[in-house]
Amino acid sequence: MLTSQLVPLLADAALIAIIAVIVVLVAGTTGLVVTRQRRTRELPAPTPPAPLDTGERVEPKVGEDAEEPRDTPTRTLEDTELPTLEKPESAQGRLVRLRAKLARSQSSLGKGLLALLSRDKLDEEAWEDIETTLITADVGVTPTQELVERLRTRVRVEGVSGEQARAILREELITLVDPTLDRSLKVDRKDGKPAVVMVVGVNGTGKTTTVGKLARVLVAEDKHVVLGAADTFRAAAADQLQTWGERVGVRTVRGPEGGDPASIAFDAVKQGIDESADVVLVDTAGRLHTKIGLMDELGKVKRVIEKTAEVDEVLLVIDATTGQNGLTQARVFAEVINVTGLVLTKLDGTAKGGIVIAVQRELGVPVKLVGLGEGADDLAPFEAEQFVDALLD
Ligand SMILES: Nc1nc2c(ncn2[C@@H]2O[C@H](COP(=O)(O)OP(=O)(O)OP(=O)(O)O)[C@@H](O)[C@H]2O)c(=O)[nH]1
Repeated sequence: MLTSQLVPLLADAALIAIIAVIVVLVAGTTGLVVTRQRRTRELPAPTPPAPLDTGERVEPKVGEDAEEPRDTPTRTLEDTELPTLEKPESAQGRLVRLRAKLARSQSSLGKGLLALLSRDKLDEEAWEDIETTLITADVGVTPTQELVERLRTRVRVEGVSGEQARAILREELITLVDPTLDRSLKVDRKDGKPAVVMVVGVNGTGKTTTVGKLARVLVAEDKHVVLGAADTFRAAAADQLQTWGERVGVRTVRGPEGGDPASIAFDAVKQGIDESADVVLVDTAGRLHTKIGLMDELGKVKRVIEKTAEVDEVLLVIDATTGQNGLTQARVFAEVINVTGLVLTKLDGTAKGGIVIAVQRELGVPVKLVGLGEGADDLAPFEAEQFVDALLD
């Protein structure tokens, strides 16, 4: 009886004990987990190791760690720009285009003369008007008087109709511009050395631009050109020249700002010799403070070049828009250095094309090149007949 009452009691006690053990175990485990979780949260965040200065490339971040995307697309092989050299315009193409440009700028001179000559009655007043038109176009007093005299004689002897007037005027203008002058540029190698061309003139006339444009003319003729930036007076001149050169793959020899122009000219010619170039073009500074200063500088540059090679051309650049003032300045240059050719720039900016006649007469040197705009290929060889035809177009 006792046994039968005791057994269920014992069974209950055992069950309670088992439950108690389970509760303690579960509570213990939970506590452990919570503690561990708490500990884990309390651990300081791992700091990324500082990049070692080993010279190795730091890897870019990826995934959610990636940085903000860049606005600009990543450069690919396709859009990587390689320096492409420009192909300068050929002599033929340039002459046709520039003749039209010249005709546009000078049409008032040609048309004015033709209108006057085609008058029914060529009286004294008409001849005076012709004279005024020529002088206004900077032809110069003496050449104007000569031209008017010849025209008067021919009109009297031959009589004139509209077409004849044009033919007579054309012939007389060509005679005045003088097609017999040698206008070729000496730009060929000689005695195993490059030709050397010095470009001189007052600042602002367009020397640096002319050197750059001339380099293009020569490159279009397959010549190997080296440029010498001996204009160390104007800080930006060397950069300007180098940019011109780079566009057509031509090397520019330059020195420190304010450096000695003669030593740069010397280095440029030496470089030209080393590279077996056809021609070295030397840009110079055009300071016209005093005649003595100018003579000293240009004379020194020329003398120093001549230690290694002959100077084949000295081109004097004249701004056509400066008229008589430009002529006076040109005279000073011609007195200090032996000028072999003239470059008339900015003819596009003036209707006074007569300056071609005046400047040749004045200096006894042929115009060899004309500048007809700021465009890279706006420089053309000068030809008497083409010039006159453009005037009368
Ligand atoms: N319209 C026109 N502008 C020209 C021509 N030639 C040169 N120029 C402009 O004239 C300005 C002066 O040219 P530069 O070549 O810097 O003159 P620079 O003689 O070298 O001047 P410095 O270096 O100061 O001695 C520039 O703005 C040229 O673009 C031309 O034929 N027509």
